[in-house]
Amino acid sequence: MNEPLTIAMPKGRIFEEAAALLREAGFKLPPEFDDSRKLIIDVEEENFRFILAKPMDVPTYVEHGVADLGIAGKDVMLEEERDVYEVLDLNISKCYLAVAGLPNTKMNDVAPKIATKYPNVASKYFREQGEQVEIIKLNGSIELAPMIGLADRIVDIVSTGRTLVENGLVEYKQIVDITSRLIVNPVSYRMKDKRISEIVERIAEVLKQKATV
Ligand SMILES: Nc1ncnc2c1ncn2[C@@H]1O[C@H](COP(=O)(O)OP(=O)(O)OP(=O)(O)O)[C@@H](O)[C@H]1O
Ligand SMILES: O=P(O)(O)OC[C@H]1O[C@H](OP(=O)(O)OP(=O)(O)O)[C@H](O)[C@@H]1O
Repeated sequence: MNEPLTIAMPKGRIFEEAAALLREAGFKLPPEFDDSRKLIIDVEEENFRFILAKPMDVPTYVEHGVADLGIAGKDVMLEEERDVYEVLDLNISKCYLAVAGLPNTKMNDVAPKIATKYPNVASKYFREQGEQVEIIKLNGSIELAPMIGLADRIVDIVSTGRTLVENGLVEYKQIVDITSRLIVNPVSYRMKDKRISEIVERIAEVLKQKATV
């Protein structure tokens, strides 16, 4: 048998939706997929190896070729700018990146501070706006930053808007819509094209059916 195809799955909130999509596409994922602390799960009958990674790290595994394929949010793709092919928009984990802050406040005139988990996306956005800002990288609970005076604005994910509302913040600008993507290592794409195309087609077929209902 060929060596297994390795697929990097993001742990966390994308995982469930991504696993459901793969099952809809006919992949036989074992129960341990849903309820285990294992980080490598082999599905021998499909000849797949799944690795369970931190969402922000998925493109790194795929770029380095230790995973042939992966699933990553567009936010992560924009932030990481890794050398991988984005082959399908999976249309799951929908949200958007936005600039938010306390209501009725202006940004500081001199070097306003922007707190974010996405320093590259935020720098690029404000540069394009012609605004000079100081980026403060945080790893979570970004909404805290303007509330306690760490930053003038945040750049963060918004989905339902509940986190902003419950913390008394407002959205100033939507930056970009986000969904999760299927990504492929460029060398794998050439060397394992038959197996990868088959996977892409199976998932694309499910997405097509979903789009028509
Ligand atoms: N509130 C949300 N609603 C829908 N999708 C979201 C939301 N927040 C993030 N996402 C998407 O899900 C992906 C993974 O988010 P998740 O919160 O699981 O991981 P994370 O941000 O790395 O969190 P942690 O650091 O807690 O592991 C993001 O890259 C984004 O594409
Ligand atoms: O618009 P909403 O539906 O409220 O979702 C948006 C929130 O979800 C994400 O946070 P997450 O739950 O991943 O927590 P963390 O980034 O603070 O760890 C994001 O960073 C927002 O805080």
